[in-house]
Amino acid sequence: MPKHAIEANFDGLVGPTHNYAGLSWGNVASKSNVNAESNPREAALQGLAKMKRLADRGYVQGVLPPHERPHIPTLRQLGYSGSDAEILAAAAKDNPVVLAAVSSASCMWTANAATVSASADTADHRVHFTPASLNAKFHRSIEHVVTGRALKAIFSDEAYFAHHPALPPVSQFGDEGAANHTRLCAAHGEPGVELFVYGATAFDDDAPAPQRFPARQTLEASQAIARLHGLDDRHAVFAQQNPAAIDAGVFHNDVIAVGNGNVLFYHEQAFLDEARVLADIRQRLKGAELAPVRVAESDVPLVDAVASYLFNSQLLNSPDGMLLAVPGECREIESVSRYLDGLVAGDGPITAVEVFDVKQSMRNGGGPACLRLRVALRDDELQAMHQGVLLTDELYQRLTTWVEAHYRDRLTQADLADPLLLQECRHALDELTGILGLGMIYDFQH
Ligand SMILES: N=C(N)NCCC[C@H](NC(=O)CCC(=O)O)C(=O)O
Repeated sequence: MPKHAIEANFDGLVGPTHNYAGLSWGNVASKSNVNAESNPREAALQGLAKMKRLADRGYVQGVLPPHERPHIPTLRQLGYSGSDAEILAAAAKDNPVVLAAVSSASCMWTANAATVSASADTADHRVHFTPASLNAKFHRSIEHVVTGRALKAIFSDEAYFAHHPALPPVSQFGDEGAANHTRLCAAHGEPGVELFVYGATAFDDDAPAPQRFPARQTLEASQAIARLHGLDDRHAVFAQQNPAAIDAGVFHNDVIAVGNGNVLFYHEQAFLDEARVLADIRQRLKGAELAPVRVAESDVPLVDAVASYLFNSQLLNSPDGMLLAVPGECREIESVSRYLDGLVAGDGPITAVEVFDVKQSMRNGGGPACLRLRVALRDDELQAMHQGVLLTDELYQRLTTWVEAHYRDRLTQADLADPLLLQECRHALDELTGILGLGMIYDFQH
């Protein structure tokens, strides 16, 4: 069996309804930018520019499509009836927050699309996918159906790929996908250790938990995913996130830690029991020594880590070490910028830093790492997946033209009730499924 593998990154293409609705309690940026005017076109182009730059450097880059928004079937489920325009008008009048929720372009943050386990780790040696239930937030809880369809359309060959439905839709099984999951390994094709980070234990009232903000991921959910994916104790580590960090605005683990290969880059306040996390990984990691890159509070205060999204960076193999792809905000905060200069000047595993402008997404709490879903793929698995979503120069050009043709450059909360916006979205997405060759994955296409 061929062992060579790469890590493919699947970025969420930002949808035409990208807006700032303040929907995510516990996510500082989302709350502080509520009602700001958004620019969906710029958001989508910023995302595409990030994908293109990484693809140009030789990284395998894929695209996941946005979802149909506003989602009329959800409004019907909530009792609204009549024509689409009547439904939008009624919801805007008596429930603008619900209208905003069903209009959110939040599926762009594909780190929350699913948890993916590499075939080198799973019992049946297939790549396993479980869409995240995301039930901590209503606007995100409606994503998993279409996410599941898209993933099945892209990774359809059952000889290589296994798909599971999302976990039960209750908070005890709250699951936020890959944002709380990192894989450590000697090389992408080698057996690795999958680190599941959870915020609380659902069925133990006495276990430590944050006091202010919600813990979105539970231990029980993480354990269920590991079982479904066929990860035994040699391949899975469960670690609790520091509740104080959640209360400081770290709503997902990928806001305070990121791993790649044998490197774990994290803030000293990331885990409840740091020594244990490192020991558990070390005990299981084969063929490589764990290389922790620990950032001290005295170098980067937690509040600066949250404001800059330093840890929401992509950590990628590069010819001479590892590249950290950081959001532009990291150069605007002095402690972080100074830390990054020292990091690359030192002799650690992270040898380069590159800045990416994803400001439109950042204002909703989504950095470079939120925008991508990682899938480790052996060469034969990469061949077996649907090729139409892999970014080439041609696809980049087509998607850029598509965005420029269909997206507005300003959107306010009031615009969400505009029936024309719904029509524009459906028209754009119908064309997109053709461009990406995905088949009919949207409700409006049935
Ligand atoms: N860290 C990772 N992996 N993902 C970031 C997700 C950001 C997203 N923001 C939002 O959903 C805000 C939407 C609004 O307020 O309009 C969330 O909180 O779930």
